[in-house]
Amino acid sequence: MPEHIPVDEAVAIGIDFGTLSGRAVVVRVRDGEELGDAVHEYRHGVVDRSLPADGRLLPPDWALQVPQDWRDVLRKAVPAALAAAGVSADQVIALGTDFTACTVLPATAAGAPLCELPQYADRPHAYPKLWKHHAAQDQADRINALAEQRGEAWLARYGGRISSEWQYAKALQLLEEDPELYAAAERWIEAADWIVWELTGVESRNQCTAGYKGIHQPDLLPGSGYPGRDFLAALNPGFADFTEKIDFPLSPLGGKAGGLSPRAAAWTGLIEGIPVSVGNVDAHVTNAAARALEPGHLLAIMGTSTCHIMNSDRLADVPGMCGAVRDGVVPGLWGYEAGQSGVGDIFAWAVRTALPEGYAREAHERGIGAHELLTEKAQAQPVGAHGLIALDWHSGNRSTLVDHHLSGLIVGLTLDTSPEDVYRALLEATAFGTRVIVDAFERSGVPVTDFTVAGGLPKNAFLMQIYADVLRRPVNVIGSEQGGALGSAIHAAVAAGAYPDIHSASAAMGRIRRDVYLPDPERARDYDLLYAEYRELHDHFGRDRLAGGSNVMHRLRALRAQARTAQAADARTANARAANADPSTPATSATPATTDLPASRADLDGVPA
Ligand SMILES: Nc1ncnc2c1ncn2[C@@H]1O[C@H](COP(=O)(O)OP(=O)(O)O)[C@@H](O)[C@H]1O
Ligand SMILES: O=C(CO)[C@@H](O)[C@@H](O)COP(=O)(O)O
Repeated sequence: MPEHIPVDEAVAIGIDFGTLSGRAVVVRVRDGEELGDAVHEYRHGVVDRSLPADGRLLPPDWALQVPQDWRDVLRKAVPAALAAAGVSADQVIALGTDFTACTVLPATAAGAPLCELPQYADRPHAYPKLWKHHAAQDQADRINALAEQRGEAWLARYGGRISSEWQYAKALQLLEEDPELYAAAERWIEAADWIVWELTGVESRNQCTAGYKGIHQPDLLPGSGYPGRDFLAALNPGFADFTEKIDFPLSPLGGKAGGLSPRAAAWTGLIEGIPVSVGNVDAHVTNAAARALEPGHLLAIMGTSTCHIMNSDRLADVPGMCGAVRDGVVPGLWGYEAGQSGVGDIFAWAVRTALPEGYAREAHERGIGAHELLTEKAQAQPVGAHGLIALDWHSGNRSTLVDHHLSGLIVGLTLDTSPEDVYRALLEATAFGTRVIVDAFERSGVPVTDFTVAGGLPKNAFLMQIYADVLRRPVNVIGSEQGGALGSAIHAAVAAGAYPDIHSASAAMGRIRRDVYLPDPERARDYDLLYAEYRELHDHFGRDRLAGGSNVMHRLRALRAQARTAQAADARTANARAANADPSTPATSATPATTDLPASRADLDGVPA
């Protein structure tokens, strides 16, 4: 830590790059006090309908982002946070970042995103693929099938299936749908590492994304630590050298990646050369902020999606986990990740699609949000009174089924069912989904001793009480509303040498409120009954296809893909006809061309029942 800054005045900045916005927080290094913050919403948000460059439609399940939106967070949110905190740039001892993951982009060897090269701006595959880009399920299925067939030991570290969200599936999709761009991509890099490269001018790779999203398991995979050339070639001969695009020395979490470059100093208003910590993931970095680093302490970071992150001193193969990675959260322990791809997203869907006009008016008149109104109405009823069970798979299932071609379900609808009944059933479904994950850990011999929540959703007290009742456990709550950014600031403080390690920095700067929600025995008993019903539906639609269950969700998705492909082809034909009839008519985005990308093979072929 620089000696010229009095200990009470030293601050670190943490920047949390989320799904829709980036948030910078100025944190006092001595005690973690958050002095000021600022948010910058991404101009393009999630690019999931049409490409910004030319308005062409994207196929279903695509989700892209625009790197300039991330730079804008540095330019706008950092100076605004400093101003809000009332501190000067020379008090800032270090900067740390965290990112959604696996959010991954093709880049040149100099770090330029391919989508920023004019010749590639109209190519969807040139853009960063956001974590919730789910169009590489076909590739994920093939990676899993081959790994299983070859008995690859690493597969069990990923719960027996890697997700279509991860680096390999997304890269294989790039190769197979746009081979020219694949060849042009000298780097396939997580946004978590790319932003650090932008900040420092120094290329680095962090151990967290390499392990969880990049299948880096050095004790199982000799050499680079990544799956070997023969495995990659068996997936697709053109994929044989993929490792060259990702293999780079890994840096430990809490380490210094480099000093702030002159360019980034100009963007942020900070002083050139201050340490920038190694990249990290929004979920994993939060454990330090919540003082949830000890073995068995599971942190659920609940927002658009939920990530479950837990350290353990034990290594076990937990079915359906996202990954177990040595040093993946803090050096010296096994870090486990599990998750639910849709949580807040599902509640948002209910608000978007099932809020009657009268409810919207009431919320407006009372000056409260739709979530608050639906929650208030939903909590008046006893457990089970709505007669519903929902499956929380609107964005697929990341753990424990690892299948993004599953979809949501609500059973028990009648003419009496109200919007708040549906809303409550969806809240409960996400709690049941978390219970499946906690049960999987415990059954595999990885004990869960503490359960803590962080993220945007703990503000919903009723939802938190449902979690306590469904899990039959006390729920602790992080003592910060910006756990990711605080966690990043903690890592920055370690990188600056203010603390010897992440544990001590977390103890001094992190915050947790213990036992905020306690399970109610009666409600817990009633929820056990509903959970049993949830498990039956879960297994029927998600697990037991070969044992009498139903594959209907996959078949519906295949039909959807066929219908949309036909619709897009019709639009293309109509557009071409209009252009031929009147050559002065440009091919407009009123009837935009879709990409020529095929829907996934599984979609087009359909899946046997
Ligand atoms: N009171 C509420 N109850 C339940 N869900 C909510 C509430 N308010 C917002 N949400 C949901 O929370 C999600 C945003 O969570 P947040 O943690 O702020 O974002 P992110 O995950 O992108 O960092 C949205 O999907 C929104 O639908
Ligand atoms: O998957 C991970 C981390 O592994 C998350 O980045 C991803 O779920 C996005 O998180 P948010 O819901 O945007 O907070």
